[in-house]
Amino acid sequence: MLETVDLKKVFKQNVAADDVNLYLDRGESVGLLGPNGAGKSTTISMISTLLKPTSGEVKWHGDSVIKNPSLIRDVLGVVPQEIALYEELTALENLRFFGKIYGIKGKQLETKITEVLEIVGLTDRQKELVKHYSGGMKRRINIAVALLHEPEIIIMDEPTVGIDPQSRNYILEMVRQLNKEKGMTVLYTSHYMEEVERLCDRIYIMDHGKVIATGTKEELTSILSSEETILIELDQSYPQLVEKIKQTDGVLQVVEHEQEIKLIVPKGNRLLGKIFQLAEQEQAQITSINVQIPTLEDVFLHLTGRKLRD
Ligand SMILES: Nc1ncnc2c1ncn2[C@@H]1O[C@H](COP(=O)(O)OP(=O)(O)OP(=O)(O)O)[C@@H](O)[C@H]1O
Repeated sequence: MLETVDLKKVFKQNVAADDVNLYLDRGESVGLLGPNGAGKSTTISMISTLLKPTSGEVKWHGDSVIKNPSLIRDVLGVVPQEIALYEELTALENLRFFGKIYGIKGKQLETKITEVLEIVGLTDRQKELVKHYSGGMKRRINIAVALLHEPEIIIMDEPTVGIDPQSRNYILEMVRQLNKEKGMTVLYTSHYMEEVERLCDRIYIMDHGKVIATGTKEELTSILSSEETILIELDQSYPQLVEKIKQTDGVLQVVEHEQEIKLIVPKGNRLLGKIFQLAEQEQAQITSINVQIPTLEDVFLHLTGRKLRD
C-alpha cells in the first residue's frame, strides 16, 4: 500500500536518510525504532511530502507520491513531534480551525469533532484553553487533529516524548485501538523499545540514516538466539572492571550505564565465574546479576555496539 524505494535525504554533508526501503500493508502497525538523530523524522517528513527527497521514491499503491503529492495528502494523518496547536484557543476551537483547513464543514465537522474528542478522551475538557492543558493532553489533541479527516494511515513521530506515564499509557492504548479495532494503518516512530514492542506487528530499526534490521519482534530477537544477556548491577561504577570484562574471551558486547553493566555473551557460556573473579580483583560489590532473554534493545546493541538511548 505504502512503500519507500531507496529514499535518501542529504543535508549539506549529512546523509540523514540513506536508501531507506520500507513498506506498509493495509491494517498493519509498523514501528520505526532508532536513537535520536537516526533519521526517523526525516524519513516520515519525506513520506508525508513535507520534505523533498534528494533521491528515491515514495509510492502509494504503486504510484509516485513525489510526482503527485495529492495522492497521499487526503489519506494520511500526520502527528508531528512538535505540538502544533493554538494555545490561546480552546481544544474545540482548535479542532474547528484545523477541520476547516481540511475542508470539512458544518454538521459533518461537528460530528467528526465529537468522535475524535471521544477517541482521545478529552470530551469533558474540550472548552478549556489549550494553554491550560498538560503536555500529555496537548499531544492527545494533536492526535485528534490528525484524525479529523478520517485518514487511512496515521504516522506518529514520537508521540509520547516528554509526557507523564499516565498520558503515555493512554496514547499507547489509543494507538492500539485505532489499529486493532478500527483497522487503521499505523507508522509509529519511537526510541522507546517497549512502545514498538507493544504496538507494532513489524519493526524497522534505523541508525545513522540506514535501516539496519527489519522483522517482527520475534524475528529480530532471534538474531540473538545463540546469545544471551547478562545484566550486572554494582554498588558504584568501576571503569577498570568494565575494561577487564571487555577483554574477556567470549564477551561479545559490553555497555555500561552508571552502576550497571550489560553483556551479550554466547548461550551456554561459563562466564559468570570469571565475572565474579574479576569483580573480586577490583574489589567491586555486585548487588545483582541476571541472565535475560534478549530484547530489541539488545538487538540494537548487538548490531551497533551502542545503546538505543544514550
Ligand atoms: N533541516 C535539517 N537540516 C540539517 N540537518 C538536519 C535537518 N533535519 C535533520 N537533520 C539531521 O539529520 C539527521 C537525522 O535527523 P532526524 O530528525 O531525522 O532523526 P530522528 O531519528 O527523527 O531523531 P529525533 O528523534 O531526534 O528527531 C540528524 O543528524 C539531524 O541533525
